[in-house]
Amino acid sequence: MSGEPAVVVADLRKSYGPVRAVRGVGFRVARGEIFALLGPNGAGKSTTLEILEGFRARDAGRAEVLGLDPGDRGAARELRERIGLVLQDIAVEPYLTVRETVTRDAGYYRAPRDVDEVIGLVGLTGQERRKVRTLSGGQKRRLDLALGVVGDPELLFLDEPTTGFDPNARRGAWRLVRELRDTGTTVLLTTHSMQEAQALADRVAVLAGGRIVAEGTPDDLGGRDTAGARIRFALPPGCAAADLPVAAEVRGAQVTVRTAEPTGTLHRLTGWALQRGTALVGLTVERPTLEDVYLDLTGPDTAHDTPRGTPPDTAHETAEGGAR
Ligand SMILES: Nc1ncnc2c1ncn2[C@@H]1O[C@H](COP(=O)(O)OP(=O)(O)OP(=O)(O)O)[C@@H](O)[C@H]1O
Repeated sequence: MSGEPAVVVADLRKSYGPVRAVRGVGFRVARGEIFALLGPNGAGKSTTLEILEGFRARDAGRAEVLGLDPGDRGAARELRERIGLVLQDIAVEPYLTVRETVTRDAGYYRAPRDVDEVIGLVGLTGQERRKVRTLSGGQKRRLDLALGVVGDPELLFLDEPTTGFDPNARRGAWRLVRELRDTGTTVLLTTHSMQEAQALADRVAVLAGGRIVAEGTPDDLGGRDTAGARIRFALPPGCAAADLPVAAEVRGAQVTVRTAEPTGTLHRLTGWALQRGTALVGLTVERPTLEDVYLDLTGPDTAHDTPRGTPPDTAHETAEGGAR
C-alpha cells in the first residue's frame, strides 16, 4: 500500500463553458509527501483540487485519490473519511464556540483525533469558549485547519492554508503540516506564497493557463539549482558602465551582472575594483529564488503554449481541446 501514490492525475481536463480551466494536467503525489500546486490567479489550481476532492466533475482524464476515483459517487463516503479539507471558504456556524465546532466535526469521523489536542495543535488553546463569529481572520483560519485535521486524515488538501496568518501563526502552521507529514500524512496544498512553498513542499508543480509548466523540488524547479548567479553592487563613483570588465545591466547606480560562472566573474570584478582602489559597495551574489523562477515561468511575458520541464504525456494538448 505504501508504494502506491496518494494522488494520480493524468491528462485531466475541465472547462466551464468556453473557459478551459484545466487543459491536460498530470502529476503524482507520493504517500507521505508535501506537494504544492503553485500558479497565478485563475491558473486552474482550485479546479484541480476540487476535482480531486470529489466536489467537481472532470470532463476527461484520470484522477485517483488514495486508490479511489473521486468522481465515483460510491467512493465519496470512504474518501470523506480518509481525507481532510481546508478550503478557501469554509462555512462554519458563527454562534458555535471553537470547541463545539471542532467537537461537532470530530463526530463525523470514525476515529477522530482528540479535540483538545487538535485545538492545541493549531494554537487555539485558551480560545475554546469563544464564539466563531468573534474570531479574527487568522484565528478563523486556524479553526479551518483544526477541522481539516480532526479526522486524522491520510491525505490533507490545503487550499491557501495560511492566508491571513501573522508570521508567528504561519510558522506554527508550517510546523504542524511538517509534523503531520512526518507521521505519514500526505499533504496537497496550493499557495501563492513562495516562502511557504520553499519552507514546506517536498515537490512543487507550477500551473499556468490550465497546464503544468514546471515540476520539481523547490530547490531545482526550472533549473534553479544550475541557473546562473546574479551579482549586484553599486557603480563606483566616477565609473561608467563601459568601464566595467564584464557585461552588466546598469540602472541608475545599481549594477547587475548575470553569470553562469560566478567564481570567475567575481574574481574579475573584485580584481578590477581593487586595481582602481575602489570598493564594490553593497556586493551580493544570489542564485534565483523560487519566486524569481516562478515569475519567469508565469510572468506576463511568458507564453504558456510550450510547457517546460513537463513530461510529454502530461503536457500535450490534443487538437480537440479540453471539453468533451
Ligand atoms: N464555477 C466556475 N464557473 C465558471 N468559471 C470558473 C468557475 N470556477 C473557476 N472558473 C474559471 O476557471 C479558471 C480557473 O479557476 P481556478 O479557480 O481553478 O483557478 P486558481 O488557480 O485556483 O485561481 P486562484 O489562485 O485565484 O484561486 C478561471 O478562469 C476561473 O475564472
